[in-house]
Order: sequence, then C-alpha cells, then structure tokens
Amino acid sequence: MSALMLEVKSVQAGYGPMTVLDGLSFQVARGERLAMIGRNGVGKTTALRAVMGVVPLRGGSILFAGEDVSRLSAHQRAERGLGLVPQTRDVFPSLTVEENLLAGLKRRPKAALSEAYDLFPRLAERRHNGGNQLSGGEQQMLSVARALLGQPRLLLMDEPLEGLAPLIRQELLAAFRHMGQQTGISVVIVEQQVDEALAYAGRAVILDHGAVVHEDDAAKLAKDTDTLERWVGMAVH
Ligand SMILES: Nc1ncnc2c1ncn2[C@@H]1O[C@H](COP(=O)(O)OP(=O)(O)OP(=O)(O)O)[C@@H](O)[C@H]1O
Repeated sequence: MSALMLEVKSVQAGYGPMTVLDGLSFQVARGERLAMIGRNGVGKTTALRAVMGVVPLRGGSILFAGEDVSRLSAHQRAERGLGLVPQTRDVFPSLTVEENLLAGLKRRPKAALSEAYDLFPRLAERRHNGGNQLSGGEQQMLSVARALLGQPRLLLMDEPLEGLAPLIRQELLAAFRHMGQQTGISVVIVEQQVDEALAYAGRAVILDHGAVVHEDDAAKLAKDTDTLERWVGMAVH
C-alpha cells in the first residue's frame, strides 16, 4: 500500500490557449491535511479541478493511492475515493437539507445521514429547510457534509471559509478537525484565509504561476512572514 494518498507529478493544464498549471508537483500523505495557498489567479482552483478530473491534463500524471488516475473521468475518480467541495458551494436550492444530503449518499443506507448530522448539528436542526433558506456557513456545512457521505479518502476543499464570519469559520474548522479524527481522511484545502488554513493544516504548499514555489510545515510557514509576503502578498496575523 502506497504511503502516499496523492502524487501530482509535473502536471500541465489550462483553458484554450492559456497554460495555467505549468509543471505542478506535490504530494499528500495518508491522513495528511495540506493547505494550498497563493495569490489570486495562480491556479489553485485549477489544481483541485485537475486532480478531480474536471480539467483534463495536458501533461504529467496524477496517482491516487498508488494508482495512475490521469486518464480516468471525474466520476471514476469519485468512485475511487476522491471528493471535491467546489468554491461555488454545491447546494441544490430547491431541495431541503435532507434531500441535498440524500443526493450524496449514493448506494449507502439512509441511516448514514446521522454521520452528517453528528458532524454538523445545525444541519439536523434545519433538515426540513430549503437549500435556499440557509446562511452561507450552513450552505458550506451542507456542501462538505454531502461530499463526506460519499466516503472520500481524499477531500479537496476550495475556499470553504470564503465570505464567512470569524465564529462560523471557527465552527467549520473545528468540524473539519473532528472529521479528520473520526475518518483519517486526507484533505487539501485551498484558502485565502491563510492564517486559519495554516493553523488547520499540517503542511503547506505555495503556488505561483501554476507551480509549487515553496513547501513547508504549516506551523513553520505561519511564522515565516518574509515568505508569505513574497508569495502570498498579504499581511498574516
Ligand atoms: N473556466 C475557465 N476558462 C478560462 N479561464 C479560466 C477558467 N477558470 C479559470 N481560468 C483562468 O485560469 C487562471 C487560474 O485560475 P484559478 O481559478 O485556478 O486560480 P486561483 O489561484 O484559484 O484564483 P483565486 O484565488 O482567485 O480563486 C486565471 O487566470 C483564471 O482567469
């Protein structure tokens, strides 16, 4: 069994004539939480989408749990245990919370919904509310909970804290930590909330122009203000 959950090797990808990922390489160990940070437009979302198989590779390869999945569809990758929580928050507005969760169950029994409600008690309270009646934080919880019901071994989360108030961000991060303890799941989190992402993650990579320019232990990077200012360009407190 490979000790690595994910190996991204020299990946090239883009849109039309534009190259976005240009020799992107990074790894995620089993059970590891990796933060991916960098300025706007450097290719973080595209990196997650390439791993999931939503954006096709133009070069390089992606190994998931030791298997080359580069040529597999997003659906096939999901079946193998890859999950993506997109930036847009994947909530069906016309369905209730419970119906949204049922859509994530795939072939599992309905009783598995209790996993989602245990992790996010707010969703249990709002199980009969419409997806369009939820706050931003609740939508994010629903989006993550639905992805988890598919029992992914690696969860890719694209800016899950975006636009949320500090208290809700802390609530979500606490649930993410709990989720890791319960399931041993590996996580890649893309975040603009750099200090919070680094506090949550074990390791971090910084992207620039579609490649990794710096890699470090997350706690160490959190104190490395020179590197953060150089590559992320934001004040971190
Ligand atoms: N569907 C698309 N079609 C064409 N160009 C795209 C598409 N999605 C992203 N891009 C472009 O690809 C580049 C990388 O975008 P991407 O969203 O991967 O960066 P990012 O690092 O996630 O940025 P942000 O932090 O702003 O979300 C940008 O120049 C963007 O405009």
